[in-house]
Amino acid sequence: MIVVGAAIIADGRLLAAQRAEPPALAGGWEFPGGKVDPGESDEQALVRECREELGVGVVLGDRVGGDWPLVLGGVLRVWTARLEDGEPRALEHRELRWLTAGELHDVPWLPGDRPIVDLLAPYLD
Ligand SMILES: Nc1nc2c([nH]c(=O)n2[C@H]2C[C@H](O)[C@@H](COP(=O)(O)OP(=O)(O)OP(=O)(O)O)O2)c(=O)[nH]1
Repeated sequence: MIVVGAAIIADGRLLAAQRAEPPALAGGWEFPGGKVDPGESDEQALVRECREELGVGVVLGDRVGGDWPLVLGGVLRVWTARLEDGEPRALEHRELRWLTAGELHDVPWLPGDRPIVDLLAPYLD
């Protein structure tokens, strides 16, 4: 399983999204995204998920690290992204927050996401 996530950055802040489900993950914070469907590229999946989950268009930037292993199997692949159209809305998440560099660890990220978040600080200067 390949899961893709978007580190959306605007005005020096990172968008964090709080999961609403399933119960085991609800309340944890993550990068918007989801599973890559058959026949879809990673990048296509990520643009689609951002539209579905946030109602926005994004332009992808740098890949952040490589394949990040997920606890339940599979890998997470993350890209930086900027907004192309729309303002993010929590269409599937419980809540959204824009985090400055100093606030990056103010939310309880899903455990696997923490090392990825650390790599994003230089993008927020
Ligand atoms: N989207 C996302 N998922 C993450 C992150 N970190 C992390 O461990 N995960 C895990 C949580 C889930 O087990 C899995 C993603 O599944 P998902 O339920 O979001 O995928 P999806 O949107 O395609 O959902 P569905 O088709 O199952 O409804 O990856 C992250 O930063 N973003």
